[in-house]
Amino acid sequence: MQSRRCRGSLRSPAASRPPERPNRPARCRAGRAAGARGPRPFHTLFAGGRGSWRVARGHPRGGNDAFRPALQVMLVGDSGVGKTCLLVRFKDGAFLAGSFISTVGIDFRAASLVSHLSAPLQIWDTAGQERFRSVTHAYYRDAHALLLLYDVTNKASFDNIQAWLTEIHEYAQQDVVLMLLGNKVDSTQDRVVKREDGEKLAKEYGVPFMETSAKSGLNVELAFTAIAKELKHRSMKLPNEPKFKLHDYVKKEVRGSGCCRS
Ligand SMILES: Nc1nc2c(ncn2[C@@H]2O[C@H](COP(=O)(O)OP(=O)(O)OP(=O)(O)O)[C@@H](O)[C@H]2O)c(=O)[nH]1
Ligand SMILES: [Mg+2]
Repeated sequence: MQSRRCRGSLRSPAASRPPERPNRPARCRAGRAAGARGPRPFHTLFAGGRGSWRVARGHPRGGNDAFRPALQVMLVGDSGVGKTCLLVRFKDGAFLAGSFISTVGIDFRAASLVSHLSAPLQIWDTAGQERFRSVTHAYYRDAHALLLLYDVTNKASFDNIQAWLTEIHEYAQQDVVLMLLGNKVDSTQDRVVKREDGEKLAKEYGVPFMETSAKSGLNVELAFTAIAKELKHRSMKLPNEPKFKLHDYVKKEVRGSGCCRS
């Protein structure tokens, strides 16, 4: 954190990327180069089978459970949609109002333990500005989950979601967990993107969706918890446990909170 508003830092991917995960699956791009054409259907992002990874149990040298590779989550979306604020809200429980300081490059913000998860979450806050896109691309492949944000008060950020999804198809792993978030719902006066529009788009692409507010904290914890639960269930692969369904969980929890009916 470099300033009051947690400014990001431009780092070389090689220098700042965490160590490679063991048994990291083949990159999506490699798979696509082998014959796939055009965007793949988004439901395959949740297949969880092909190339799925596992959280190592115990220390690789046979020790106890102290060592667990981190689960990497990336925040992506246009500049100004509230990625940094969402992360600060999740991590510190605060909304730092003030002048907007755009993230530069990519910033590693938190190695946070989600209570439901026995592995740490590493959260990468990316710059939404176009000029940093190549930096972001270098990190996609290591992400286990992506939170894709738009701003409900900014139509262009919503219209750009399709372009973000195309980019995710191109650079992220095939089974990456993805969730769409419509942020800034506290700004009811300025809202230009209806909740139904967000729901429709998410349904079209088969991704879970919720509206959030980094300012009020609405659904922020839920978004990260849902992602963490999905990653945990994938990694544990417990045959006797019922399969975790991220879509259903999100729907149930959002409905339960009674938060998002406008
Ligand atoms: N009302 C309201 N404002 C928000 C919310 N989240 C962020 N903002 C404001 O939106 C502006 C941009 O927020 P950031 O979190 O810095 O945006 P970002 O997506 O990280 O932007 P880049 O780093 O450029 O990619 C700031 O002025 C925030 O105060 C929210 O939930 N509600
Ligand atoms: Mg930012």
